[in-house]
Amino acid sequence: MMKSTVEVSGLTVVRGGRPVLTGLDLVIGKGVTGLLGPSGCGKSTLLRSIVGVQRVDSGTVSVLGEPAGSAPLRDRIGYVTQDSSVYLDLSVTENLRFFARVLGVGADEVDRAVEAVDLTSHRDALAGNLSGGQLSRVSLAVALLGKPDLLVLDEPTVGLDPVLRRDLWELFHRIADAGATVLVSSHVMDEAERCDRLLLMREGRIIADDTPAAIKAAAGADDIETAFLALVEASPA
Ligand SMILES: Nc1ncnc2c1ncn2[C@@H]1O[C@H](COP(=O)(O)OP(=O)(O)OP(=O)(O)O)[C@@H](O)[C@H]1O
Repeated sequence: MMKSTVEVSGLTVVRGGRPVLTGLDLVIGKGVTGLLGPSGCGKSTLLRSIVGVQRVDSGTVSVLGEPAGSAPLRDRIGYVTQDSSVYLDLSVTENLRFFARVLGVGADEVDRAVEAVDLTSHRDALAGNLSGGQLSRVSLAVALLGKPDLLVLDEPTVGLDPVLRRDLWELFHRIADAGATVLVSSHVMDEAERCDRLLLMREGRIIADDTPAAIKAAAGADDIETAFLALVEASPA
């Protein structure tokens, strides 16, 4: 049985006077869950609501049995956005030591996090000299400090080449295998196959919530992109 990590009920969020999420209900359990949908459909807004940094207009979001954004969750959630918070003039280890101090996490966690993202050989390199993929892994290492139970990653593979994307997805699965719930957003449909479970989103609504295989089977499609288009055709405008 999947034990749920995130429970969202009747979530409505209005941004800039427009409804972005409208009465969303969903449950997320362990493993790697992908949140897929076109640009602007509300993925970041949903992730922000789960992390507890989004003003919510109605509905409830609970994480690990606590209200999203509440104090007990502060060090149980790792959150990586597209805006890197890494200091480019510090080395990989210096960045992690800094964030470990801010988070009140032991220095021994730094080595573990660097190892988890496979950057041990670059630990003394300046962040500013790293490749895009390596830099994403530094952000991920920061999020892994303190062993979060929930890792929320907003489009972590944007702009990366296929090999780096594959490596990162393998890493997400290793993190999930170690017991964390991993929630990853993407607007690239071909990343769908890499998820244990998929949430397909369109215009602020979840239009499918199942395993990739089940979503394809239900839509009679060979790939998720075709399934997504079939679901869009079938859903009320
Ligand atoms: N700060 C803001 N103020 C007003 N509207 C916003 C703000 N941020 C986002 N929006 C609007 O909310 C909607 C959803 O945005 P969101 O960033 O959640 O989408 P997304 O699916 O994550 O998109 P992308 O894949 O491009 O990151 C968009 O129509 C966007 O224009």
